[in-house]
Amino acid sequence: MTDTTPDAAFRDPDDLRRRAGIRGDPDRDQHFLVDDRVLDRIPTYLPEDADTTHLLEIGGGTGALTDRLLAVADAVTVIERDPDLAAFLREEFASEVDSDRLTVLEGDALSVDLPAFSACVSNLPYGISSEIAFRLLPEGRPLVLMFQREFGERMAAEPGTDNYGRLSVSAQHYAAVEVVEIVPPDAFDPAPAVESAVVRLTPRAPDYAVDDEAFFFDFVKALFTQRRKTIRNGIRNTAHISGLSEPEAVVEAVEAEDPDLLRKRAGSLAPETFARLAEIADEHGR
Ligand SMILES: C[S@@+](CC[C@H](N)C(=O)[O-])C[C@H]1O[C@@H](n2cnc3c(N)ncnc32)[C@H](O)[C@@H]1O
Repeated sequence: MTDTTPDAAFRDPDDLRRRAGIRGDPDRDQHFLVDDRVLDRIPTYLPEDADTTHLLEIGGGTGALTDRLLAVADAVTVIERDPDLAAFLREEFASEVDSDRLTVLEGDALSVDLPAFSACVSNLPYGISSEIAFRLLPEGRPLVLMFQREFGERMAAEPGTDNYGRLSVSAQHYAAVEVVEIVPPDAFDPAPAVESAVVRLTPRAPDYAVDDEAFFFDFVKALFTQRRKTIRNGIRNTAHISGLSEPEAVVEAVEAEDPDLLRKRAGSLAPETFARLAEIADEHGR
């Protein structure tokens, strides 16, 4: 009789760690997922219409997630910084490497050339969460990424909530962001100190336009450094961050267009309002 239990087809994460002979080192961002149910669910969070011809995985570890990705993808590229783990992945998945279904790139995911992937599914090294997310987001591909819970919730936060900030506006500029699962520390070995979150980032164009993206991000960053101040004071006090040479002219231009806006605070403004403010600032204050 065929065994239809979902785990039966996949390598056991404890066996993988034993074969690799490597205990995860938290100082090197090594927290291996050992809960099969979480591992089984992660690939299912890809958007339904996601192209799975070439999946990218950042931080392969001992390959428990890689194994699941190979089951849904035509090809997988895994980037792993630890040379021992990269060597183990090549050996453990030798037949997939030989048939070109798996490529193991040994190196730092922040500096290696990324392959042209169709989607990325990863249990990320938390030390590089922000940098790697903002390396991947401009690629415009679906991403399913495990972050520290607080980081994931800040990315997905809506205006007017405590978690809403620069990270929310910047990530949502590229994608619809959803926390799809909270994962407890004991799903990993060694267990991290905090809870984690699986986040789905589905690429889409923002519902506003900005001429100068770099200035938009600097301007948003500047206003959130003064999130408890009014927008009027925020614009005035942060010219050294936003790069504005005429902040007072920007305040006057906003006053003429929408004076109520100047009394609001950064935490309550929707991304499209930041975009409008940035356009006014760009026109009148740079
Ligand atoms: C949180 S573990 C996840 C491992 C595995 N995917 C799993 O779910 O069990 C992160 C992995 O990323 C690797 N890593 C850490 N920093 C890295 C970097 N800058 N670039 C590539 N890999 C990195 C670690 O060696 C570790 O194997």
